[in-house]
Amino acid sequence: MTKQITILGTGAWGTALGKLAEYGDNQVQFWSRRGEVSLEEAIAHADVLLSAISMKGVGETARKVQEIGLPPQTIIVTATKGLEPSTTRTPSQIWQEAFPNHPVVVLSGPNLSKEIDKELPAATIAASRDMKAAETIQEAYSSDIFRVYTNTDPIGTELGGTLKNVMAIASGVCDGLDLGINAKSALLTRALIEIVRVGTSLGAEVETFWGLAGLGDLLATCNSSLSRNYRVGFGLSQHKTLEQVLEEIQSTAEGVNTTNVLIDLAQRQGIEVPISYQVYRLLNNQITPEEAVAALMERDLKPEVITPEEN
Ligand SMILES: NC(=O)C1=CN([C@@H]2O[C@H](COP(=O)(O)OP(=O)(O)OC[C@H]3O[C@@H](n4cnc5c(N)ncnc54)[C@H](O)[C@@H]3O)[C@@H](O)[C@H]2O)C=CC1
Ligand SMILES: O=C(CO)COP(=O)(O)O
Repeated sequence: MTKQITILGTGAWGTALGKLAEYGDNQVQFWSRRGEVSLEEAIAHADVLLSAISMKGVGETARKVQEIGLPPQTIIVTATKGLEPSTTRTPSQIWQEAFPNHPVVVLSGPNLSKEIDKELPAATIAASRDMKAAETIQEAYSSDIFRVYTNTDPIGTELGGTLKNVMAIASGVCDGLDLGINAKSALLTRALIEIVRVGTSLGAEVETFWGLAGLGDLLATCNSSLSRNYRVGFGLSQHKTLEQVLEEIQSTAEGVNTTNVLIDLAQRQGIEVPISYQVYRLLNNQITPEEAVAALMERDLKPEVITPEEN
């Protein structure tokens, strides 16, 4: 059945998600903070409210929508990959707290917007504690170029997409320094284990990270120069400053903010995050890319631990 999908944010991802929604035969209404349509008008008849704004705008936008109010049947979908600095909340937690009586669905997976724009095939996850809502989004968004799977772990799905951005920065450094496939394979494997360790300690289910929203998104972002986070790492490896790299990208690279929030959270909760910590030191000008690699190689020797219980 045709849905009216209102998309908040007309950046790279909001625009691509609008195209995908139209491809799936839905009616699409865009809203952006500098656009001509008011937020009231945009959400008045929304069956689905899909937020594709960058992390820094999520709290403020959720508050604005809350002041206006949502039609009772509206399903909220969040496609943002980040953590709120002041509270460390994920976007779905922000939306769910603002709208406790509405289902919230997380849409996340290996979905580089530039490939979606070219109508190349891709798959993703629609995750919610409300399976009916997740299935509604699955049906609304599925098409012959976009395959949507459901799961019941919104936090894990969201953290997979959020934490891999930190690893994509590390991966860009690895490729930029020409460290080779052995190093890259080791990095991605240990990155996934680190994501699992953080994710499970924040309430995610371990299995989610073996799927599209975890391993899938990690592989996409860590192997593509289309990823802005990867480009941040690559640029730093060439000894550009963070400011120079962000200026070149001219778009959101959530991994920078996520790294800072993650390190604060990991230090407070005593979670071991060796790769993210080196990314943090690099982003904050405390070490060079070469020193970051050396620091990881020189860590204490230990048995290989895979499952979160063993960590
Ligand atoms: N581009 C991609 O390939 C993908 C992006 N994402 C995620 O989607 C989110 C958005 O990414 P992009 O569209 O690529 O970034 P972008 O930089 O192209 O667009 C960001 C959008 O957020 C809006 N925004 C920023 N601050 C705001 C505020 N205070 N209030 C209202 N709106 C505000 C901007 O106006 C713009 O529409 C990020 O969290 C990103 O990680 C997720 C999957 C794929
Ligand atoms: O999340 C993404 C792909 O799934 C997009 O990655 P970047 O934000 O690094 O461009």
